[in-house]
Amino acid sequence: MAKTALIQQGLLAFTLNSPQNAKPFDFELANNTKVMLLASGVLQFEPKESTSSRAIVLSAGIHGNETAPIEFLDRLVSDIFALEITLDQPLLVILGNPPAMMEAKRELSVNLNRLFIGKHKNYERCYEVERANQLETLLDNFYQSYQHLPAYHLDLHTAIRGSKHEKFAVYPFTQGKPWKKSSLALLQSCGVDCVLFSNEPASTFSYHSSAKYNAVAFTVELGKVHAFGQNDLSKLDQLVSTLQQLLSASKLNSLEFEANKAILFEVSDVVNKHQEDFCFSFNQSQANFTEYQTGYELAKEGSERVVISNGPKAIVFPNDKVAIGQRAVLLVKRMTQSDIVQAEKKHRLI
Ligand SMILES: O=C(O)CCC(=O)N[C@@H](CCC(=O)O)C(=O)O
Ligand SMILES: [Zn+2]
Repeated sequence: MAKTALIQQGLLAFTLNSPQNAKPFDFELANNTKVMLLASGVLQFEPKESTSSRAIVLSAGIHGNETAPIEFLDRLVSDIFALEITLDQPLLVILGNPPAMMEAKRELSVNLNRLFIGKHKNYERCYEVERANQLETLLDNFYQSYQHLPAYHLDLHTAIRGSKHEKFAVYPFTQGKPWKKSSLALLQSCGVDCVLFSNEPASTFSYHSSAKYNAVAFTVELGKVHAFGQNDLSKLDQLVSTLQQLLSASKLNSLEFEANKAILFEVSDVVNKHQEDFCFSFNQSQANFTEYQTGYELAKEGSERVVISNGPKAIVFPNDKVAIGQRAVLLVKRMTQSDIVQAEKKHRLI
């Protein structure tokens, strides 16, 4: 029976047995929580008592080879099945790209995390295009059925290379709305002190939730990519305890933003690749947040040069192998403590 197989195997193994076109089914746990398998790798939980105060989405493996967050969500789901985690809030769990997980690849044909807010409509049909369409529909249905509740979405990833700040989050572009200290406090409680404030719209999963549903939504980077079974999940203990609070407590009052611990960056430049010969001047194994000074020639493409201005600036997610038209690197500028105070004074950070 599908229910027994799901509970015994766990979400990850069950999903990988049928990475596409799983048949939907539902059942109830002993504590009356309703569990619904909506599609391969997509599980919705509905607690019986309707004292909910937020609707939560947790996703991982939007890039298939990002195994630590996938294993983390797999364990979280097993703990919910075993009634070890109390669930008082509706929850949607998404394992994003199961066929790419099977091949230990970041993508099969295109980068799934560039296809949201409807961008998949501009691409030729392939697995990721269909999956983006399906995930948008399931996410939209979930948020719409809980539209009276504040929405939360943590899209969990791991980075290709090492990083001077092991865990960090991308705060989606807010379209002029202030950044929230309560959101930064939530991240700090998860063990994520380093945050990048985006400077423009994107077609990522977290931006979709933020822009369309005003969700407290982030892309969260939890360390470096490793193979399945090679991750030290004890590094995510703070994330576990904060998620337990998010999934159960009605109020999150205990979370406080600690400005002196925060490592905040503003994205100053999004450098896109326009030509096949785009290449960086530095070695791509450079850690995320490596800084370069004004005047440094970062990359070249045809006869054009990308040179650092108003430095120093740090690099994040450099990748010259991306498809033409996509982001090759983010340049970020560290906010000083006095920048943070100014942002508070000007109500950019509230
Ligand atoms: O390590 C890398 O170069 C990529 C890690 C990754 O997948 N990052 C996300 C960030 C999404 C965002 O900007 O919100 C991505 O590139 O999709
Ligand atoms: Zn990723």
